[in-house]
Amino acid sequence: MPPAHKPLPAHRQYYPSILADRDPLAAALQPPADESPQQREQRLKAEEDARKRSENIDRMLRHDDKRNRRRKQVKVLLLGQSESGKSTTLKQFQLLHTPAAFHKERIAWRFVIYLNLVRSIRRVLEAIAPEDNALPEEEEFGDSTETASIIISGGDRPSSSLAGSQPNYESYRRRLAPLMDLEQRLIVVLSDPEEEGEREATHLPDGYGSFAAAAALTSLPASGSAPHGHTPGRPPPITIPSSSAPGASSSSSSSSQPWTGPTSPRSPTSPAVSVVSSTHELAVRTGSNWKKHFALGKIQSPKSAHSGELEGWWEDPTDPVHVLNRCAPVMNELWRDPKVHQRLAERHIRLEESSGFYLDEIDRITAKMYFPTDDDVLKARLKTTGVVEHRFTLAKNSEFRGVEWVIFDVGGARNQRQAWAPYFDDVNAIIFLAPISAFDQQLAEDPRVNRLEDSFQLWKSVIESRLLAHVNIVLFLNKCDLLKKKLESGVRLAHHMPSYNRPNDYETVSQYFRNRFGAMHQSLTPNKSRDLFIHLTSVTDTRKTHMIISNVRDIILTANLKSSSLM
Ligand SMILES: Nc1nc2c(ncn2[C@@H]2O[C@H](COP(=O)(O)OP(=O)(O)OP(=O)(O)O)[C@@H](O)[C@H]2O)c(=O)[nH]1
Ligand SMILES: [Mg+2]
Repeated sequence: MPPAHKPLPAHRQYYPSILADRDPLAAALQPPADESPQQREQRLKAEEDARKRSENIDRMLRHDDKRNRRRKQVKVLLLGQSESGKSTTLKQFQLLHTPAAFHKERIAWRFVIYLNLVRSIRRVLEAIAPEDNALPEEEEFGDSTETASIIISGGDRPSSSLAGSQPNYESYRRRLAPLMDLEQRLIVVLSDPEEEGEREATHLPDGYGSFAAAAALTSLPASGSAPHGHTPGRPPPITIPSSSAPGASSSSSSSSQPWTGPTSPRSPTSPAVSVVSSTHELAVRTGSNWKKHFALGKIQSPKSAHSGELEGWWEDPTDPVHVLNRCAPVMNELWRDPKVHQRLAERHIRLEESSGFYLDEIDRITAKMYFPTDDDVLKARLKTTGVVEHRFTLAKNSEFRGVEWVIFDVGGARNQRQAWAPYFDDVNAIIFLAPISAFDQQLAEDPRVNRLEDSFQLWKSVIESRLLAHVNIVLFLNKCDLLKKKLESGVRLAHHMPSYNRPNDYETVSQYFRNRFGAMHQSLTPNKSRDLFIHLTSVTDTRKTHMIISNVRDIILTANLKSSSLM
């Protein structure tokens, strides 16, 4: 009979009897029945050490596993100034890799497209408004947004010379007034009622409703506030940072602010700066579920059994399509009026280059059963604020099957750029977009700065960065379609870039830009072995863009995955 105080056999403390009975390994590992207290203590210590070693190994395995998973993920950052085409490039990636999701979302863009159209109409009205007809702010149609889309390449507004050939502004204004109410309604519709703090997914903050802002756009700041050499009334000249002198600063101090830090506050006393602000543009907030909300919540019409998409909105008498549809004849009349075009030409305003340009397709867009096409969605303009993330996994038939591709689309406006830096740490590649058609345009955030100049400065910051020295870089010289049209219409690059003394045709100019951006990289990068991939792009052109992004994607994946021998 065993003594009453005999402790439970040690192995019972570690192996459930059922396991010890059935599992030969467990049975073999049982301590001897006659184990002494000293032996037991040693054994327990050995077991404790083994447990710690095992936990360490587990931790290392988990870490390796994480690292492996990380390696199979490629992160790409889209960078570039506002309106350079980043979100459009992201949409092209979505269209190429997740077409079903892209198509499902098309309907959600309908209101954005309507809003883009209404704003284009408003810009035409603003452009044809006689100077002495300018109304007080509250009676007007709002500020002129998307300033960067309006090209003002010289001079003041024409005045008496147009007498007799003026378009009938008052008549157009009166007949198109319902559109201006609609604009407000669309903004409300696109706002997100679920997010109380910031109610608007799209917004026209300070200055909205100010026609004076539009007037201010055509009158640049007084010479005292302009960079040297800048003639008021004309976009500032472009200065390319010298590729032979790394670190040389630009002649335009206003565009050389650091890109990794917060935007320097601008002087509140500068009227041109405070009035002409990027915040006047239609924007979408990161994380806003406006698409979902719009698609599911705003339309009460029945779902089409056939397509599964929402249809039948035209049966709702409050749907914006009705106002648009009724105003379509007047919109067409306005856009086809030769006097209007004369006026736009005299003011050097090329609306056809504007973001979200739909004026040539008024009938189609305002049709009651209008359903946005892929191209419509690609053209739709919604400014990005914050950072938008999109993921897709490469298909089974791809050489890189299973690899997750993560793209970050950032806001490119100056007050958005401080959000870029946190993404530099573990990004594998950057696609940098520089809209080279913008050589005669001003930055919306600061009309003293030429847009191409701003792109050069941003580009310089990216390629010089030591933090990004080992990141693959792809450069899209974008908006080539617009560059071609602009040069063909007689706009001269030399007029805006005095150092340019070559022919003004598209081939020569685009090649020149390619060389300049390339030379800057070659001389300024801290990583001389880095290959730079440059593409002349028009990212709204789906066929060509898909070819380019497939190619770019494979280059980036090869560089990042094959080298890590995980594929
Ligand atoms: N014609 C033409 N339009 C373009 C091209 N690329 C972009 N766009 C248009 O330009 C506008 C601005 O493009 P976005 O992609 O929204 O610009 P972004 O860089 O995302 O701008 P932010 O969000 O403000 O940083 C959109 O209406 C696009 O459809 C192009 O190559 N050609
Ligand atoms: Mg964007």
